[in-house]
Amino acid sequence: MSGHASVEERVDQVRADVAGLHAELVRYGLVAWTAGNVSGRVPGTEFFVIKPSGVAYEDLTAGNMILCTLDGTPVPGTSGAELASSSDTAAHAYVYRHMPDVGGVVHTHSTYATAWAARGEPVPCVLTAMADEFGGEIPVGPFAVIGDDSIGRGIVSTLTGHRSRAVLMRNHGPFTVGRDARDAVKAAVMLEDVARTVHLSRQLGEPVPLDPGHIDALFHRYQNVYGQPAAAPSASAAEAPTTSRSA
Ligand SMILES: O=C(CO)[C@@H](O)[C@@H](O)COP(=O)(O)O
Repeated sequence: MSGHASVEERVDQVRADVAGLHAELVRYGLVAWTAGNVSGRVPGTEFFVIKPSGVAYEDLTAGNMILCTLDGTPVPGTSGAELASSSDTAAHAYVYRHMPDVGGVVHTHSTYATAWAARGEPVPCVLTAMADEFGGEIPVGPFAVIGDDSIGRGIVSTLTGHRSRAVLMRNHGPFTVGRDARDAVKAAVMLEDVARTVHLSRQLGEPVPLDPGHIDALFHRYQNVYGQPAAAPSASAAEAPTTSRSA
């Protein structure tokens, strides 16, 4: 999104992104019925966008996404404000207030990650894919009852200073964060993948932990080298080749 976009344009873009990303939760098998939610911070503003509570994913649109202030209050008179916002609005809002670098938050009850959460056991870092994406184990956050700042407080206290973008809230399920909503959805997808693999590995024996030095090297490579170079800010697809990188 151009740095010169108006607030209204930024809001509209995040509404469209967040609405569309809920389909990715379904596509990757991370949710049953409506048991998951995505939100995105509107860059350069005190707002974020989150889905309405309990609405079928196929019925989600940019127009029924809910624009909220960072205390989790829907902005009166804006599109979707007449709907009840996600059950986890307070948790997402708390994360945005206390983790300024976070631009997106996702919550699911994806099967294998939630099975680890039910045991209150961190997923050990035994795969290069975990080192790449999470820089180590997937930590467990405290049990917290939904509806106030408790879950958000548990997410922030667990992830602050931690390389992981995913936390397993005990007896509940995963929350993930990212630089934007798409990055947070990616973390949720990759979390479920590694949670399943490590679970299966443990059925056959004891997985072998990775060396911390190797974890650091893998995380640095993946976060800074992996993928295609990002398009130069002024370049268009038809113009000069790209120069910098993005994940
Ligand atoms: O986990 C819970 C409820 O315990 C919620 O996050 C989940 O059901 C999704 O609720 P919303 O549809 O976002 O209100």
